[in-house]
Amino acid sequence: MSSTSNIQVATLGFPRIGPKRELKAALESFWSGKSDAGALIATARTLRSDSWQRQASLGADLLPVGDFALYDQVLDTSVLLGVVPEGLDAYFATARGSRTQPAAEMTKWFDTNYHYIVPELSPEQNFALHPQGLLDALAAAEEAGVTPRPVVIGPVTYLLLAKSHTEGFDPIRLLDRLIPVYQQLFARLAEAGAEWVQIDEPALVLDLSDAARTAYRTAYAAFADAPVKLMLTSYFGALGDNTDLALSLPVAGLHVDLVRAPEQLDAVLAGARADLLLSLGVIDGRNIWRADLAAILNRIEPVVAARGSVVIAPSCSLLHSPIDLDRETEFDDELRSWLAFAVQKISELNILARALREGREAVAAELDAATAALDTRRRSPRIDRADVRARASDPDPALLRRGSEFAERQRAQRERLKLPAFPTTTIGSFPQTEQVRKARADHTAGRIDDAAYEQFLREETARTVAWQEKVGLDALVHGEFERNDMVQYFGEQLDGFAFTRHGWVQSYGSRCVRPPIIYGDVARPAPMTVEWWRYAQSLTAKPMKGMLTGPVTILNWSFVRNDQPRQRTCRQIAFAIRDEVLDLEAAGAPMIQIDEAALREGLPLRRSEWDAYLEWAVACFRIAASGVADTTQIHTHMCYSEFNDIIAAIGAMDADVISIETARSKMELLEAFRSHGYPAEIGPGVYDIHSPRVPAVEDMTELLELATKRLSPDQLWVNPDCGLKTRKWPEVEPAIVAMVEAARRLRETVKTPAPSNAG
Ligand SMILES: CN1c2c(nc(N)[nH]c2=O)NC[C@@H]1CNc1ccc(C(=O)N[C@@H](CCC(=O)N[C@@H](CCC(=O)N[C@@H](CCC(=O)O)C(=O)O)C(=O)O)C(=O)O)cc1
Ligand SMILES: N[C@@H](CCS)C(=O)O
Ligand SMILES: [Zn+2]
Repeated sequence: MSSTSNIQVATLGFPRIGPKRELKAALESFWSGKSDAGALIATARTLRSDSWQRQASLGADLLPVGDFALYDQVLDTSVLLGVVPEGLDAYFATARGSRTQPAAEMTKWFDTNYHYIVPELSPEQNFALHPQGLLDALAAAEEAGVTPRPVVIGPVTYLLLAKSHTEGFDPIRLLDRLIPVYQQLFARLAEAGAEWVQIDEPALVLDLSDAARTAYRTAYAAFADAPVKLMLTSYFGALGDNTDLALSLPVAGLHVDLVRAPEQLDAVLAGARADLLLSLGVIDGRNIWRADLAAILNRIEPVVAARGSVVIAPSCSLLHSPIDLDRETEFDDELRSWLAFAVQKISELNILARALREGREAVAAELDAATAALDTRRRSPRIDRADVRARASDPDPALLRRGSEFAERQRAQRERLKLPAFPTTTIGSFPQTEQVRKARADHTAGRIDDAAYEQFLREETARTVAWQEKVGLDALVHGEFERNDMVQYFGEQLDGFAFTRHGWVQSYGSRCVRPPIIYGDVARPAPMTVEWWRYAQSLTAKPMKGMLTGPVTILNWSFVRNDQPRQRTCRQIAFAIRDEVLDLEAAGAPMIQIDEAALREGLPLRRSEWDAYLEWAVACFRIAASGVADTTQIHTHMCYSEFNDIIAAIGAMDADVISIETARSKMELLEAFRSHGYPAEIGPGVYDIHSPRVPAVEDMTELLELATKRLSPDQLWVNPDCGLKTRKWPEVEPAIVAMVEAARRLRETVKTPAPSNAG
């Protein structure tokens, strides 16, 4: 390449949880009072500095500073801008709630499985810069000897992600008050030695209103004289119709996601000012496949030749990747050769950078190895299952339909189940206590044998079933004690999946998941949940729900193969779940819940792509659910259910009962069900399980009364927002007792029109 070219590697952000989830341990220890703030901060600083050193040693030139949040980077931005007071108490009270304060709303970060704390802004909101945290981080990075590039969330994305409880007030109107705070911030960062600032504006890949577009122009015009260079950073998709807007902004650099949207490179090149530094997001920050380095070079060598300097980077922050493939000692060599986690992705960027700086010959062996791995993956017999492909390729439309319409099924189910009005239930999991996790870890490590582990799980299940009966719940669950996670558990039992031992990815706060890796055609070699259901039902005469994770959720919360369309993989999973549903029914399950917690999250960021997604996602759910008789009640569950816009698709899933998250948003969501004339039964969550706060009976009756104003009382179920796995028994017990009491009071005060509902 040209000797005048300047190639730099940036990472945009790195996982902060730590290679051994050290941050999780430190946070949970602090929250439980076992250690103090000093210990937490010390652990966080060590992790942050180790992470910089590691990224630098792998070849990253520009190190992110400010991405290392203790809980969430959006919450950090709220502190930076004076929306949330400084200090750990206020920080964690906002994130998690406290005795005196409910937790702030939490929702999905774009279409990822990461959750951010939603800034809540009133029309009177004032902002004030509190840069100390960021300046301290910058000083620490300089001390660590790396080249820091502070990362901040840009003002427009911040305001677009915020919400206001004042009806009709759009937080974007606060922009004028926010601009000076960012200007002060840039000045402080420049004073502290920063040359570049990475300003994350992922909202640039969304459909933007005119107000948002104007906001971009106004804000970035005001930043034109900033004493730092701004790397305007878009990710998670194409700039699309915002390309001209983004290119018109007076910034020094622009980062584009060329993994999700490789096609946008041409338009960006065509419109980019000669002096705009392009940052090319060429390595997938959100999936774990080893990259096709030669193909990437084919694409970007001409860019370097034409423009001289570029930054190369992952498509988005590496926050969404597991940290280090080398820790997965149980993978076979072939599978390992197909993969790259965060650490390996930085090495890939380094190989690309060396090829661009010194020519491909300098890294010939590395490029050959990448190509060879790709070839073995393409040709591997282990990814191909002809029987699976044949079954899932073109399903008979009859497989997608229940035998009767909802009204008829409802009659049949009411007759069979004889539930009271406002039936009470829970979403599935009960606390995954330390003992439960320890028993599983002991079993995995061989410290206890299969029989001892199984006996332990049976006792937990039996105790939980008895407790549910005692407190008067109507539809029971077995508690999910045998499951490490609602997706991983199924991934471990399905063919075509691999799972990691250490591949943790932060989901929210200290909570992590280990997404399974779907590398091949998916099949179910044997029933997965039937024996646990059978055992749990044997303990009670009340209906026991079969409990499954749905195909779309398994897909969205896994690392999905990138060699075929997602919907094809999803359909294969749907057939596997269908077989499980039918086996549960054959075993006698009167209710089967198929969780589709991630259906909404998988919605494409652009509306123009919604219909296509919803069509195949709903079809996959229906493949999974539709094989059963009218008398078998199909439940589904969705948390973080921002689905006002997709309510028709929710209806089209044709579930008999849906439980949804509504507690934090005060039943707002039910308006969509009401106005759409949603016919089936609904359990709007009355207890926010993401907060340790125990709700009072009155909190829940208030929510239920709001619900009865929007829905017909005979449609309503009473349940928490989501599963109880993250809670502790001392929180769950009073909360569920209060919830059952709230339902009892409702039965006294509200008449249900359906006589068949009385049992
Ligand atoms: C409902 N949600 C889920 C999402 N995504 C999923 N894939 N799953 C979900 O449930 N997305 C949206 C929300 C996010 N919510 C949550 C809620 C709770 C968690 C959570 O609790 N995560 C746990 C890890 C769960 C797990 O896999 N546990 C395993 C492993 C336990 C473990 O840590 N083992 C240690 C060894 C321990 C020892 O030796 O003592 C180890 O492997 O190192 C299990 O139970 O077996 C968490 O701890 O963060 C996540 C998302
Ligand atoms: N059945 C699962 C759903 C979580 S979204 C649970 O209860 O944990
Ligand atoms: Zn849930």
